[in-house]
Amino acid sequence: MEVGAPDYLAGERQTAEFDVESMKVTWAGSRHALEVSDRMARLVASDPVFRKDNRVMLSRKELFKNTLRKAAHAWKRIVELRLTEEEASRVRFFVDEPAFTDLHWGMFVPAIKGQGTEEQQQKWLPLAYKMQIIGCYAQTELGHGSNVQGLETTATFDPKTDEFIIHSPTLTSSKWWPGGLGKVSTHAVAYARLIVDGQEHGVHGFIVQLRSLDDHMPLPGITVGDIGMKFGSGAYNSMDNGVLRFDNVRIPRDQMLMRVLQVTREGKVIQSDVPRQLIYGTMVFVRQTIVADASCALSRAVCIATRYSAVRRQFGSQNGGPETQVIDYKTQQSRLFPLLASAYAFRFVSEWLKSLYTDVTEKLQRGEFSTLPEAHACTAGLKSITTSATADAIEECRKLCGGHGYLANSGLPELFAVYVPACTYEGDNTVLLLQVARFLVKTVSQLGSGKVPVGTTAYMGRARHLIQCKSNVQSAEDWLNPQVVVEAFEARSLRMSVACAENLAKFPNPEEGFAQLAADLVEAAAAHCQLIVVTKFFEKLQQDIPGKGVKKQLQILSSVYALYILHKHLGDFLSTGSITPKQGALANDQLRSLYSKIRPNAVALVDAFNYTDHYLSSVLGRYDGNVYPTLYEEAWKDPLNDSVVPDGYQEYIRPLLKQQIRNARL
Ligand SMILES: CCCCCCCCCCCCCCCCCCCCCCC/C=C/C(=O)SCCNC(=O)CCNC(=O)[C@H](O)C(C)(C)COP(=O)(O)OP(=O)(O)OC[C@H]1O[C@@H](n2cnc3c(N)ncnc32)[C@H](O)[C@@H]1OP(=O)(O)O
Ligand SMILES: Cc1cc2nc3c(=O)[nH]c(=O)nc-3n(C[C@H](O)[C@H](O)[C@H](O)COP(=O)(O)OP(=O)(O)OC[C@H]3O[C@@H](n4cnc5c(N)ncnc54)[C@H](O)[C@@H]3O)c2cc1C
Repeated sequence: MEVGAPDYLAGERQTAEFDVESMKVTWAGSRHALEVSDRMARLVASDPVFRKDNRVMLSRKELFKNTLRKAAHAWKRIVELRLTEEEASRVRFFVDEPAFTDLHWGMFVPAIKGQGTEEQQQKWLPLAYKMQIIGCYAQTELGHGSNVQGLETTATFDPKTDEFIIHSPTLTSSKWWPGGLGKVSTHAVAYARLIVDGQEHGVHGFIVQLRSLDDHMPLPGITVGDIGMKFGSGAYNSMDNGVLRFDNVRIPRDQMLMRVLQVTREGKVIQSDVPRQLIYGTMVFVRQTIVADASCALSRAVCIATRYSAVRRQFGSQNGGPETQVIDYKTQQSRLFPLLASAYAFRFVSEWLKSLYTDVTEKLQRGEFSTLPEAHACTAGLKSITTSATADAIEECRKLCGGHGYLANSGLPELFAVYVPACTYEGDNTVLLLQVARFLVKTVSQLGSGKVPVGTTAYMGRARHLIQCKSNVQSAEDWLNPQVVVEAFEARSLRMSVACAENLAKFPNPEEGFAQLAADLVEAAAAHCQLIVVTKFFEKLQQDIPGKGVKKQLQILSSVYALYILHKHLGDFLSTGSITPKQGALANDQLRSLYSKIRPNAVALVDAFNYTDHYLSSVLGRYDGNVYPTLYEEAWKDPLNDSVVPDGYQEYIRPLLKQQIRNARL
């Protein structure tokens, strides 16, 4: 906020019962992370190249060129200022524009790191790190996305020349969607079915050069372009999602990523001791980052809706006094505060997921693969539930802002448009929950075998207790006890998984059973993932959390998150007998009382996200709450207001107004 500028939300900030600066540290993860984030936010906000308020007005070509300019400028600044990886990734965050660089750094580099041999990494990574080559992740095809094993592109080994021939045999085998592919990437990690000596060996990644490093023209045999405009204005259209066809393109044998499987000069296929699933490793990495992104997108929408709800007034004026702030309506609170709590919940579960991922990666390096299934289930499941909830929440925040939420300059329409594909990319959310369900059913089926479930399924080891336990909640207060809440969530989750396993056992063919029961399985998987989020939030509170009142606020938010989920899925809790209808009603009573506790802290709780006005790019979410004058000024800046009488008046409006009215009744 400018020094000396009026703060229309000052009153709201004064009622906060906790130290906002300390909460900022907790949200950022550490004092160091906050400092870096703050510095990078200012660096980006103060640089005119990173202006983004005009984005939705630009044509596709202008938008795309501007994104190229921003990416080049960002890279120049990163090199000039010798920014660390952490600082560079914060620059990307605050620049806030999807670009080819996301796929280069987020998928191309990790694919080589995860699936390449030592020699391959030594050859390709230095080039990629200096951006002397730009890469994308070309997996999905026109006819095949979710089903990776169904990809059609082929990579046939030619022992005569020691090359692979990469080919797109059908229209549906055209690569379709990869970001950065359409207009920018010089290289791709392309996924194709490996064929050696007429035998198929599954899908693998191949480094393929697509464009000349001299004039950017596609190399022989490569047809490549952009797939066209996507949902919304601005938004994801800054990205060149592409189409790519290979016509018998030859690449050297050593460009197949060979950590999982090697093809020798003689055409021998050697399976290493690394599991085949590691070929999917890049997706696991990105799914984990997407959970963190969910908390960012959600907190951003909630910040806008909360500040605006405190500014906006409707009805309730007494004796000519001001009307009621809409944030004081219980309905507004019951729609908004669970989303605020969810933002914090997703933040902490993403912290935990990152540590799980780091731990599993270290184990993989040491040749320990036992934790891979859990890492896959957790990343897939949490990616699914957090992105679905966030996409819904952004739309809810738009509605919470009434009519003004529909204006582009509220920031919410573009945020929604840019965010919703997260429910689809990196694995369709339903398909991913089905993966979790497989993992759960397998865990349940092994319960009698003496195999002790560990990690996030450890609670299933107490199946005997959880299948018959009764919640002892007797008052609304009891719902503030994390153990009571967790047990209800565990009972619900276990009982849903066990019911699915029992129903599956009735089918002679397990795959047929899985297909028939898919909708129930998805619900059981979601219940398990919600339990993880609730548990990790409570576990966070076991840590030392410094700062006056910070822990207290987080306790309130953790209870709100858990009880909101319980209320929303009350049917599950009741039908599994995990709680009684009376206990469900008590949970709702507690939730109402928690909303009243959040109310005086709401604006401060969103201030703790520490978002600059540049990042929020929302008139409604301005830090100073000066909404109306800004909305008014902004309206006049619209190109339609460049002239008082619009273009087209002479051709289309005037003739209408001057027409002879022949029908007397009109
Ligand atoms: C202008 C800006 C300027 C800024 C400039 C700044 C520059 C510098 C910046 C630097 C900072 C960088 C910042 C980086 C940002 C990063 C962000 C990244 C952004 C990403 C954007 C997203 C783009 C989208 C990409 C994509 O979508 S890629 C394609 C994704 N596709 C999918 O997800 C497909 C989904 N399908 C599948 O995964 C599989 O098909 C399946 C799992 C559904 C089924 O597979 P399959 O048929 O093989 O398997 P089964 O079901 O039979 O299972 C067999 C067993 O395997 C296990 N399994 C399955 N998957 C996995 C796995 N992944 N890991 C481990 N195990 C797995 C199953 O569980 C089965 O096991 P079982 O046999 O024991 O039962
Ligand atoms: C913005 C964006 C960026 C992308 N970037 C990339 C990229 O960089 N690289 C890349 O390779 N790909 C990329 N993709 C592709 C993305 O990974 C796929 O779109 C995604 O994996 C979903 O696959 P699909 O499109 O085939 O959906 P489909 O699988 O065709 O889904 C259609 C519907 O069928 C349902 N369905 C499918 N299978 C099942 C099943 N077994 N059981 C029940 N229901 C099912 C789904 O739930 C969905 O409702 C991107 C996509 C988008 C939208």
